[in-house]
Amino acid sequence: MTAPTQAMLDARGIDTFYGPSHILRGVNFHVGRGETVSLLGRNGMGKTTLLRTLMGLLKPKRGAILLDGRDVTEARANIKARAGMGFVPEGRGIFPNLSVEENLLFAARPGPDGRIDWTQEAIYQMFPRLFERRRIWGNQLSGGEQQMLTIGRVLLSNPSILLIDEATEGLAPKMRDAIWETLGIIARKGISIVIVDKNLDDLVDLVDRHVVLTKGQVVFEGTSAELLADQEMVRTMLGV
Ligand SMILES: Nc1ncnc2c1ncn2[C@@H]1O[C@H](COP(=O)(O)OP(=O)(O)OP(=O)(O)O)[C@@H](O)[C@H]1O
Repeated sequence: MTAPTQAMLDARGIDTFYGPSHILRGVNFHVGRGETVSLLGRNGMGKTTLLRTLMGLLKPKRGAILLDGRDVTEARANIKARAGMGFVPEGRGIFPNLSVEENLLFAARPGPDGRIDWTQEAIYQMFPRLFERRRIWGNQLSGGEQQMLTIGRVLLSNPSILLIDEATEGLAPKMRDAIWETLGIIARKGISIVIVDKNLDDLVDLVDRHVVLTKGQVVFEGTSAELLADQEMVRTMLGV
């Protein structure tokens, strides 16, 4: 499938290895401007590896990655972050000995074109819990609060595209709902999003398109209706 010319992110023919282990095999993956895409697949199929490759934390052995039309294949994560990519990794990466507010403001800056979509006030408005806890140390937060903080911190770098790994894993149901609501707000602002998560019901309601990986290869791409119409694929490729 050819990518739209206006793709925010366009990765072609990506092969990524861990040492001798060949993980991603010729992956083509694109995200349009303002498009929300889920990345699905059973455990160990390469979802995190693809996010880390897109972000520049892993170097692909073959292939090309274009961000807003610019070739960033060789660029490291800090360069890609400045060019508009925001990454919320599994495990989150909160600084334990900084306050919530210090954690939040750590990477705050205008977007690549000087755009400011998000301010500290906007983040506190979206997550009143973070405002209440702004003087607390990072290591005193619950898992849900940590995820809010990580998302808030990344948004303050005003990204054009947000990659989020295991968006709601391990969170209490109320916190999960808050995260899904937040992702909806971000999507409605026109920011492109790639989400890895296991909650198919929530993803189906949120995203424009799903991409399924099996053994490091894309085996399905389609809308929620197309995904749900293929129950055999959902069962075998997703295990749900
Ligand atoms: N640091 C590493 N060194 C070697 N192999 C790795 C490393 N990290 C992951 N792998 C292997 O790469 C493959 C893809 O892993 P990856 O984490 O991308 O999968 P995933 O689809 O995100 O699954 P999960 O939901 O379990 O995180 C797996 O076989 C995994 O064992």
